[in-house]
Amino acid sequence: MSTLESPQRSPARRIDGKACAERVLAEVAEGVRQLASEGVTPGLAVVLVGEDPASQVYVRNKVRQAHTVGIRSLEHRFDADLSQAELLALIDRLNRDPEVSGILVQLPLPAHIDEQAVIQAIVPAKDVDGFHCENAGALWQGLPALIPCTPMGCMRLLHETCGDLTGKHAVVVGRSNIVGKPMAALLLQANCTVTLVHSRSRDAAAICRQADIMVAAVGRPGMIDATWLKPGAVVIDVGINRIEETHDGEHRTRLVGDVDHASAERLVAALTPVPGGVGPMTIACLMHNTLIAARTLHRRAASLAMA
Ligand SMILES: NC(=O)C1=CN([C@@H]2O[C@H](COP(=O)(O)OP(=O)(O)OC[C@H]3O[C@@H](n4cnc5c(N)ncnc54)[C@H](OP(=O)(O)O)[C@@H]3O)[C@@H](O)[C@H]2O)C=CC1
Ligand SMILES: Nc1nc(=O)c2c([nH]1)NC[C@@H]1CN(c3ccc(C(=O)N[C@@H](CCC(=O)O)C(=O)O)cc3)C=[N+]21
Ligand SMILES: [Mg+2]
Repeated sequence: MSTLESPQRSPARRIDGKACAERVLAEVAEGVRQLASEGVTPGLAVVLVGEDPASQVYVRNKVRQAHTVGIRSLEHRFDADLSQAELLALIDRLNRDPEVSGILVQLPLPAHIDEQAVIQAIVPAKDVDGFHCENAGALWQGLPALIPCTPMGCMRLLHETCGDLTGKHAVVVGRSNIVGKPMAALLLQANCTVTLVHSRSRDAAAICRQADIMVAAVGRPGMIDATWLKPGAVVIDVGINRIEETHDGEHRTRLVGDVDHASAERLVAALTPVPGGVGPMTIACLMHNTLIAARTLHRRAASLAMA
């Protein structure tokens, strides 16, 4: 085939999130061993309200991963009719429990519970999701903070793929408090020029075609195809969408991202797969945050004891 008529780009590098997550987990395990020598075991409390099957899978994965790196982890599971007052009472207990270094309340919560009220009730030092206003504000001001796990994982993948990000135009599609906004803050801190695209943006595809770095966090299967991408871009697909499919007469569900991989692959330089991309990094970074929280709480208690 003529290379002039059909410029054959080499297929995109597949960014291996699973392998990178293993490296992060190995670092965390080493940190946990060091802390153990000071007599401290990090503890992670995971709170799940309701029966959402996907949430159950994630929560189980989180608890299992915690144990593999030496973090003590306890799952607190409730029926969907748990009251907000009961949930806040649990948070209060976990806030005071010296064995608990990190608290994660799985989102979304049932509609009768005010998610913000619950998130803001978590003591910021144990907010391993980095969703509390104090951590979110500290992140934007460049102060020490617990950083949301998914954006942290994306940054690690970007640094391993691109090295220095200075001067690159990064476009983030999605502006949620848990992915899009903190992602933008981290990219800005890494000296990118940052654009946030959302459902009210005009000419979203044209803006995205200018991106050296594209982070897709929308929740729409395959929305971002080759017509949204610049040749040679580095693409991080945060989307986790479960789609129903009939294949050879067999009905099943499949996990896909927000990027249309079949069309993007021939155009871009590197791309994270779904599954096996950002998902495993999110869990690894949660373990990292739990270690950091345990260490910070321990040092704080030790310096109070000295005073
Ligand atoms: N891999 C992982 O570890 C994680 C994956 N996820 C996945 O990432 C995706 C995003 O999650 P999350 O941020 O919580 O989702 P939200 O639903 O909270 O936010 C989605 C964002 O996408 C924007 N959006 C929706 N439609 C369009 C459109 N047509 N064009 C441009 N922007 C649009 C919305 O805009 P607006 O604000 O205007 O409504 C919103 O800002 C989901 O698939 C989720 O499952 C989430 C967390 C972790
Ligand atoms: N308080 C809170 N914190 C969160 O961090 C949080 C949350 N609530 N609610 C839901 C979203 C989603 N999320 C994922 C984590 C791991 C995978 C993951 O490990 N995915 C695997 C596949 C898992 C599978 O097969 O289903 C992968 O992409 O390879 C996916 C999604 C965390 N979230
Ligand atoms: Mg809700």
